[in-house]
Amino acid sequence: MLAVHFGAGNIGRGFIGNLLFQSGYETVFVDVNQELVDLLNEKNQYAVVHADESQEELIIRNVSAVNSGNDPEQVVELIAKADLVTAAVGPNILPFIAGSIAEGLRKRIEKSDAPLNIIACENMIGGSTLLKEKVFEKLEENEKPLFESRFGFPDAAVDRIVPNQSNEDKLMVKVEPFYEWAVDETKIIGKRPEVEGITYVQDLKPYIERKLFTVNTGHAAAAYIGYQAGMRTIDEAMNNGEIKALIQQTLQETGRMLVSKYAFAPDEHQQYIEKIVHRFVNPYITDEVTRVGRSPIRKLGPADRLVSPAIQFLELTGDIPVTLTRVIASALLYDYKEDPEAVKIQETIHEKGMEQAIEEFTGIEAGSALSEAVMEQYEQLKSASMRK
Ligand SMILES: NC(=O)c1ccc[n+]([C@@H]2O[C@H](COP(=O)([O-])OP(=O)(O)OC[C@H]3O[C@@H](n4cnc5c(N)ncnc54)[C@H](O)[C@@H]3O)[C@@H](O)[C@H]2O)c1
Ligand SMILES: O=P(O)(O)OC[C@@H](O)[C@@H](O)[C@H](O)[C@H](O)CO
Repeated sequence: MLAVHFGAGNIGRGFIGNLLFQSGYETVFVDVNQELVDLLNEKNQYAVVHADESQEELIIRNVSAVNSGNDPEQVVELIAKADLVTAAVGPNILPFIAGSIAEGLRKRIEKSDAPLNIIACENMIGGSTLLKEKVFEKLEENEKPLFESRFGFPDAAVDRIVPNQSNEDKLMVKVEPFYEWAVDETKIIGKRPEVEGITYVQDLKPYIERKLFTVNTGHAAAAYIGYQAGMRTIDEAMNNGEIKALIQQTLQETGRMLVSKYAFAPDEHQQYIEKIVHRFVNPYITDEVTRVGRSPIRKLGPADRLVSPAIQFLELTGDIPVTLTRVIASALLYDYKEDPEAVKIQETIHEKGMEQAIEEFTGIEAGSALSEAVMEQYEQLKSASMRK
């Protein structure tokens, strides 16, 4: 069985590649990082190490790689014969891989009538659906019905903390032992890919919202609040009592919304929160706040981990989610110079003012109660940081 996976980065090697190997696939990674591609082709294997007291090491074999920048034809050939296509490149990169996927699927139709599923494993709602939209933009109108009937783009929720790596062995990935991969079974075409570790679900929405608005909201809160406090890593931030309490309050707000929306058992959801907070303080992982806070424009988007739960909380309860608005304000204060999205936010605030910047990045209407609450938190945080 052949799997083609776009993105040989942290989650690509540390999670998806790991499960594909354990399920009997040969995996070809598609990436644009020549050093990674060369190393994968030289070694044809890499190590995944569990970040816990066991330090258990798994060797992932039957892997190779292609640089899609240098060898797009090979990518097309691979998709034409693959049994599964997956991706973990980041939501902003999905449009850039759509062209070669469309070409590969065209080629596949010429050769056989075998169906194929393409699963985007990104931290967003509707990642595969977005990829499908971008692939379909590359098609002629008359091609679309056959593509619709033959190729599935099931959405997914993936969870495993894989920090940036600084190992001497450049292919090795240290990962937390925990993982979860839920895939929308209703959008599968043909036989469902049997991958050890995938949980097929009939309704993905509760899974993806629970994951994104707990793991990723809490993580982003720790990153942005931690950054403001001068912390370098997530566990450093979480080891500060005041910050930890803020993260817990944030997760109580998203939890109240999720429990009410999806009728989750409150006790079970509380246990889920506690497990996640525990994952954030894993002493075997060094996860920089600048990785977790990366791409703040994406994270401040109306459908993402900060603004969507804040809006839903307000709609559901009629109350302003005080801690979530504080986290949104912290994200707007995030001024890490190496992150182009952080730089853009600071420029926009400088040029257009806070109220306009909030509307532009979050979709929260200027003059609304939520916008005013974010502005108030922003002013408080700013004057507190000036007093330091
Ligand atoms: N790291 C985690 O803890 C984690 C967990 C769950 C989900 N995710 C999601 O997985 C995705 C990837 O995250 P990551 O942490 O692995 O990032 P990463 O930067 O480590 O990996 C991304 C990889 O994509 C490659 N890439 C960039 N442009 C490409 C292109 N045009 N074609 C092919 N490859 C390309 C990069 O070279 C890199 O190797 C993101 O959407 C992220 O939200 C990450
Ligand atoms: O990957 P991002 O930038 O969407 O979010 C950063 C982290 O919160 C994220 O990568 C987590 O580590 C991961 O989602 C855990 O499952």
